Amino acid sequence: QVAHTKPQVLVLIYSDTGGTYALAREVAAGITGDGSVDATIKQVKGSPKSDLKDVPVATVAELARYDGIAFGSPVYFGNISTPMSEFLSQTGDLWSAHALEGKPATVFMSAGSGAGKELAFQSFWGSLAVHGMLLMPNGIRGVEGLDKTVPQGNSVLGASTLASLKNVERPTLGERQIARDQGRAFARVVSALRGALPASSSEVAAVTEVPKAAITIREALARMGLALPPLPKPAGNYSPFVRTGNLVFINQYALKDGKILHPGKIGVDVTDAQAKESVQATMLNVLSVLNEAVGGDLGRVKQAVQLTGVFNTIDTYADHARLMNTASDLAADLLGERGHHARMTLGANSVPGQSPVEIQAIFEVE
Ligand SMILES: Cc1cc2nc3c(=O)[nH]c(=O)nc-3n(C[C@H](O)[C@H](O)[C@H](O)COP(=O)(O)O)c2cc1C
Repeated sequence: QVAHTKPQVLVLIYSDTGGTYALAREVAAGITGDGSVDATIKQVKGSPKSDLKDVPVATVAELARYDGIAFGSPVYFGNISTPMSEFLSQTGDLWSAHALEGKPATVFMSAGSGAGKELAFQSFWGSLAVHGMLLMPNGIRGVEGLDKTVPQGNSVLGASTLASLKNVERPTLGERQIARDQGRAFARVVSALRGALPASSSEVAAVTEVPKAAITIREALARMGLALPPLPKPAGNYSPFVRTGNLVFINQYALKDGKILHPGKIGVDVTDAQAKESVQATMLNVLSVLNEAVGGDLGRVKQAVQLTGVFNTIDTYADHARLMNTASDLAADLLGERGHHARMTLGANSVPGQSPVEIQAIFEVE
């Protein structure tokens, strides 16, 4: 994984009728205006609407990778819109991993009449404060340039538009300008704070290039927005790992919170998305055992040597390699160059406990 040279900002939106998206484009243009910061607009869920259908959908985990996040949502009943709220309610793992703590955030919103819009901003700020994010308000930035003859959506907490007041085109020129100014100011905050923040996951690889980097497996995963699961207990007369010489041998399956995650046959009882989740859970179990083998010290892991993925599939299944990439990507994200490994995948008629996947891993350690 290559570390980005420019700070990366995610402009994360929900938009139904396009008002928030119109503001997002202005915010993104403000962020990228002087060329020193990159901005990517993503949505919290896919939309079939023509202007939104090509806007990519963000995953919860990727939030941890950015140097700052600008959040945009419609106002729904003086609050955050339901889809944005639902997305935020899935960020529990990021929260317990402290993954967004100290990261700059800013908020913009599209309102109809503007009823309750400051309440909605406050509610948004409240959720982001619980994550420990550093919130950037607008104050009265840019208000001098507003046309005072029409109602304007600006708020001291962030840019806004009054989408249902159609006496003029919305967002108005002034509302757009304030959104752009907000983006420009946010880029400066993100740039200034970048070095002062915990490394984003894109930088974890670089950090971990240094042998014996003083970072634990738990911390490195937390920076990627992932929690290290508890050490899985053996289900029979064997050890969770054996070390011989400098090699550690580990075998795990998709046990999560004491039971198999998505038991069954891939493509029959288990969907593609569920299978990927199971691979992720299995690889996290592998890392939990590895953590035990190296006393938690990521610097002692010299190389991921080999991963073998056994998948619970029907005879004609052929997509093992793509599923296994979830495990391989995790190894590469965690260990950088040292995460590149040899690999084998195969299908099996049955796997213990109906786990959709079992992974064998061999690591070289100090
Ligand atoms: C369920 C619902 C509740 C809403 N509540 C409010 C509200 O409390 N105050 C307001 O000004 N607009 C409200 N609106 C209007 C939206 O905020 C407005 O249409 C906004 O521009 C939509 O943004 P979008 O174009 O990005 O989807 C509501 C809309 C919906 C669908």
